[in-house]
Amino acid sequence: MVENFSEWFHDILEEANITDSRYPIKGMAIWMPYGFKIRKYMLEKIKELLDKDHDEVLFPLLVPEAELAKEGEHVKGFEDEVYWVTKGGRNDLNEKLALRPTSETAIYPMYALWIRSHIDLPKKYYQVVNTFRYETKHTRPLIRVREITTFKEAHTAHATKEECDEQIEDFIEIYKEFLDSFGIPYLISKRPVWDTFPGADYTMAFDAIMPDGKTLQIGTIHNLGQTFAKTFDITFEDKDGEHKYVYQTCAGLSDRVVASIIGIHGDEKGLRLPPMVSPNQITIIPILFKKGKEEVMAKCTEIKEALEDAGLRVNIDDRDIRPGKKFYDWELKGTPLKLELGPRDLENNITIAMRRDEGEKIELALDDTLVDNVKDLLDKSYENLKGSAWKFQEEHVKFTENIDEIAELVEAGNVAAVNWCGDEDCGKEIEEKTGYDVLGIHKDAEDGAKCIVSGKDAKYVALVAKTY
Ligand SMILES: Nc1ncnc2c1ncn2[C@@H]1O[C@H](COS(=O)(=O)NC(=O)[C@@H](N)CS)[C@@H](O)[C@H]1O
Ligand SMILES: [Mg+2]
Repeated sequence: MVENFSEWFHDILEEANITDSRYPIKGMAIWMPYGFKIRKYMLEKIKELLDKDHDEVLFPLLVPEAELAKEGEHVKGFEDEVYWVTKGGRNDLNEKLALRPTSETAIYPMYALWIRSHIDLPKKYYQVVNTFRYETKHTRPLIRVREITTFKEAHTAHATKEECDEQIEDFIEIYKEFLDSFGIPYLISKRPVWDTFPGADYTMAFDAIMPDGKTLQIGTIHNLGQTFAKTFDITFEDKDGEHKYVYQTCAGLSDRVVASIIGIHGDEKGLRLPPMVSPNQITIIPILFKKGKEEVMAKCTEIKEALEDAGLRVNIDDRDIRPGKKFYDWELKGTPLKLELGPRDLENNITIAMRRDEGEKIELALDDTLVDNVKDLLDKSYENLKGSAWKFQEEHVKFTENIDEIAELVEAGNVAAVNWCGDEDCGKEIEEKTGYDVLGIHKDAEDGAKCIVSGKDAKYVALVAKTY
């Protein structure tokens, strides 16, 4: 368990120029240049996956109170978290406007307008926007913010329940592929009824275990059934001429994905970035002396261009500072691969390569094998980060039959797995007795398994954790 992960996390955001939380509004921060690039590459990936069968749109930020208030469960779930706009200039607005906490109530009145017939279905829109939630729990940069700056929300509407349920499976596969591309491990569970998204039939959640053993909900997929369709009157004329309500899903993720990449792959020296999101995939570090400086720089530029021609992101750190400081800086910033080049390496026509994920030095020939060798080292770096992250997760999910052991396991930085009959009062009792959260149903229980609370036949294995 990493000592004081929280302090490490806050420090690294500042030192590696990810975000700056000194903005004068609690829970709001600035994306700084280096962090902004990581966020950009992360978003490129989710858009690439969604664009296969969704369309990207952009809705207004403000939601009329009347719309937000329409879905009883939903508004109850958000009424303590909504920011309101009540004035325009010096005039009081005749209707309060909400800053979207999420966009169901902005989008679905328009779905009711746009969806008329089965030929308008399935409707699959997503947007990447900022949403606002007046979080009263302890705010943390990227993890629990009041302006969720990187809120990807997808909203689908379907003619049939089957197609809607299939969409849930599609989103689960999309989120797996998305998180796999950064080597982020995940625990998938069906949230308990009492922790289901307001207005949804059920919620599937992706949780990641952070180095301190606490889990972070990094993505959620909700089966909305027909609840919002009935509230917002989203109907369509089916092939048989009948008017029916659509079935809906929505799926969200946020800045927390960046938090998980930083937290899970980082080490005591700083970031270790998977190549997919690293602003620089290779940092070339010239060792410059007065003598031969031009030749070394010329060679570095040649290498940079060859690697860029192969589609890689490369930077040369030619600052006039001592090499040790350069190595320190790029280890902090997590560039997956460093190439060192001094006058002697130039003579021997080699460069010294060093992966960030593990520090061995490898000599690479400066010839037409360089690009493939570099790509191979980047792949190995990604596989190693992914492998060790999954290994950490597997080692930190511990099964127990004894409710009193849960605290010991969780306090030691684990997620506990327990048999559960599925009854709400048993689930609630686990939370009350331990003070931790039931993440939800992770898989079916073995035959003959007994509920950890009631001793009745267990239906499921549930996960119990300390959460962010
Ligand atoms: N205060 C917050 N700060 C950072 N991320 C958050 C915050 N609140 C929620 N999230 C992230 O946003 C995701 C989606 O939020 S949600 O409430 O679960 N679901 C929705 O809002 C649905 N409308 C999905 S489109 C969550 O899974 C979580 O990863
Ligand atoms: Mg919340």
